[in-house]
Amino acid sequence: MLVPHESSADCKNGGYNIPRGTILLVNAWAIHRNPNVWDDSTSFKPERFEGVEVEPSKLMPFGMGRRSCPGSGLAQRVVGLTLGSLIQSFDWKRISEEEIDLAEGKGATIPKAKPLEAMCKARNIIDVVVLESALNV
Ligand code: HEM
Repeated sequence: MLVPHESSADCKNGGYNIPRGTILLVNAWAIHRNPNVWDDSTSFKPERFEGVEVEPSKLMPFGMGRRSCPGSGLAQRVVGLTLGSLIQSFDWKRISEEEIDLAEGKGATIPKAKPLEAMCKARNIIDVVVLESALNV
């Protein structure tokens, strides 16, 4: 569910009359798993978004409309930068050959039910980065 909102005036949405003062919740969880919109809708397939422009009403991780997330631009840059830095700076290994369990846990942010465990070892590049910042080069 996205953040609850309250209608500031009587309005109509999707054929429903919504009186002023109604608490409205958008079920983004269901919209993002709608089998009429997405092929294999419950599978984790990030490649489905490669090179395609998706209609905002079908994909709304940051909400939509005038109360959508004002930090979305910053967030998208930071997520890419953080992931890139982790891949660039560490060698990663899985701790077992068992298939990763992607089952969802409870909570508004839908954490994994079983936390992902991995091993990481700093790459040599880290020494260079730390040394350069220590010497302020
Ligand atoms: C991956 C990171 C983030 C996600 C997934 C996310 C998602 C969301 C969502 C779903 C909403 C509610 C939209 C709605 O009510 O329809 C929201 C609102 C908001 N977000 Fe984010 N957000 C993220 C990062 C950020 C960052 C980095 C900032 C600030 C620097 C930020 C500031 C806000 C604010 C102030 C609101 C309230 C906007 C309003 O009610 O008018 N968010 N965000």
